[in-house]
Amino acid sequence: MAAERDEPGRNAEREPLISVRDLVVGFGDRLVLNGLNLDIMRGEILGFIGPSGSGKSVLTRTVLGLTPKQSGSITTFGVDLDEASRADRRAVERRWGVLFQQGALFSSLSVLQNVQVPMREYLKLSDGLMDELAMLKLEMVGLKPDVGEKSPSELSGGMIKRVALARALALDPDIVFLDEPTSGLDPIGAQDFDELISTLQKTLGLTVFMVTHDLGSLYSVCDRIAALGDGKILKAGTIDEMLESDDPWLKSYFHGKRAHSMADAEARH
Ligand SMILES: Nc1ncnc2c1ncn2[C@@H]1O[C@H](COP(=O)(O)OP(=O)(O)OP(=O)(O)O)[C@@H](O)[C@H]1O
Repeated sequence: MAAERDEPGRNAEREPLISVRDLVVGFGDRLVLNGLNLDIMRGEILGFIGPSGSGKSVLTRTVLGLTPKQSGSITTFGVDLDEASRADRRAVERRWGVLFQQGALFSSLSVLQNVQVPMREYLKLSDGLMDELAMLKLEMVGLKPDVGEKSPSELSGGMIKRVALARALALDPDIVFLDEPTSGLDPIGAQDFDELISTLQKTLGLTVFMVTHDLGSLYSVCDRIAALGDGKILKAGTIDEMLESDDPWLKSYFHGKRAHSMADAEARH
């Protein structure tokens, strides 16, 4: 449905692309998510934070249908995947792209072939057309054409993240899920990657759900931040709203030593 791909920002305030309601997910008798509610709005970059082990990856994987839930509902592009036919589920899957924390490129494939993996799974295109499309995706993430022929082992950490992002963009998704995209990058590499995400969001009208520990990303690119704690959303809002919170974890997260140096750096810009 072409009409669904709006200009960047349009309706960003009002229309949830994904709605999570009363979500409960656990392993054995341990509940990780316990009554979680969250909306991801069209066109926003939503940063998702929380203590280590609080369930950020579990939420992402549950939304993607990779981890089963015990109860609650998840509506993705208006579709409840629990009730969707196989064809409808695949149609929804084609509209999201995922960059997992470990980057996870296939070492036996060239960069170009890695970017083509989702195309081969979901599209029926000639090899020539797929080559052209994959080159276009590499260009979109700021990589030169000659990178296409390289093997992942020849790339720097920052380039691997970019290739993984190009693969996440392979099917022209409406939303990308990024699990700690700047982890392992040096501060300049992380800043460059943040700028790339911001540019792509603006030019493509992408919605971005980004699990992150990176305060720089939260300050510089996220429209909104949601914080996870005790299996629920502790608080969601703009960076300014998060900074005002009285919650002890949020206070130490945003007002601790590390946060102060980040805020000072932002103020100097
Ligand atoms: N498949 C699984 N089986 C059992 N327990 C699991 C499984 N997946 C996750 N968990 C547990 O769920 C909890 C939340 O894990 P999760 O990886 O979502 O945390 P996180 O917030 O993403 O942490 P981090 O910031 O360290 O990446 C952890 O205690 C983890 O051990």
